Amino acid sequence: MDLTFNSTLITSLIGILVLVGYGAISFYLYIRRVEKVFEGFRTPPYHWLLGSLAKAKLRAKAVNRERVEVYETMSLCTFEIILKCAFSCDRDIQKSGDPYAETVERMTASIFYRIIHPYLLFDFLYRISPAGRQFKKDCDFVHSYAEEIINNRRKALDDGEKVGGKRYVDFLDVLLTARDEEGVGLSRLEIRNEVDSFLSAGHETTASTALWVLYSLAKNPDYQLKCQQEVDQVLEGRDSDVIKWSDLPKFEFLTQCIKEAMRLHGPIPIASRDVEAGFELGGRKLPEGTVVQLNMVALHHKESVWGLDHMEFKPERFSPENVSKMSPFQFVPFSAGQRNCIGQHFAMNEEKVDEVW
Ligand code: HEM
Repeated sequence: MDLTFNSTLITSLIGILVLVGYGAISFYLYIRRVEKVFEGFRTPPYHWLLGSLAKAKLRAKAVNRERVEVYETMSLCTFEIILKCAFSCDRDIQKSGDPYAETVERMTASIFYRIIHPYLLFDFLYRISPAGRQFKKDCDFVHSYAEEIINNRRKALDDGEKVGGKRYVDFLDVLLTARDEEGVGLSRLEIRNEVDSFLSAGHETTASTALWVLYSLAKNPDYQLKCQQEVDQVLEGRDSDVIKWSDLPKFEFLTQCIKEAMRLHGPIPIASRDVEAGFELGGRKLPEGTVVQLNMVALHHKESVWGLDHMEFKPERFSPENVSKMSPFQFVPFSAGQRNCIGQHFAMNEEKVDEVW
């Protein structure tokens, strides 16, 4: 009797050990596989040092029909644009480089790194891990970068520079001079948080979109030609090929291409919302405190919404005629509702230009 009991116990223990071992090895192999995917992200090379020749380099690569990684080039470009437009900050980033864009890229990768290493979800372990310490260092750098921009402007205003005097009134002016009904302005931290959001939300997204538009047009030379013809038509008869602000709405087909590239490769795949007051959705109860993830990338690829050719690049989907038949929530790369993207019109215009004068 005892012997049977012991052998059953031993067999069960061995079974459990085998299962746990199998689970641990599978989990380890899975993590290694996922890590491989993110390998390139974790230590992005310091390519920004090469920024000065970005355009010339892209052209040279195109002539030689070589493959080229466009992201770093676009990221420096869009970062320079947001600094100039939102903060009137003139920095020749494409020429001399800047560590900010790269730090944000590393921080984004670090978030995914943490997600795929479940033990790092414990704050204590994350804080003492090399990844957590690097993240903290990067956060401090990003904050100090924003503070420097704010301090420089404050100083300029204290020294007598008038808001909207020589410069246009920009986003930072609005933040620094905003007052509520009681005359109270935003705190230092509130201003820094807004500057942080604009700096990070306003350049990676636009860089990523621009590179997918370039990719999509490169894969579809007929559409590329059509875009070129549209630009040529707008510039016809002019001495200069500088695109003016008033030209931008004329690029209708280019806008359709940008939207189609965003449908297929939107830079923000999901958005999250906390349910503050419970409600019912499609027969399901969503209690207060639920976190709802809006899967925009799935919606934009859904066959039942976009048809059998849903994975093909077809800018005509966004022709005025087709758009008039679409649901307002069918295409939401900038999210929707009260907290949708504040920079969406700026972004759509930015996608059509590569310099700001
Ligand atoms: C193609 C480019 C862009 C895309 C696809 C994009 C997408 C988005 C999305 C999906 C959200 C909502 C996130 C959520 O619902 O949780 C958002 C929020 C936001 N975006 Fe953009 N964005 C782009 C460009 C920009 C630019 C250029 C700026 C700044 C000039 C900007 C500033 C912001 C800010 C400040 C928020 C937060 C708004 C809030 O919470 O009320 N974005 N963006």
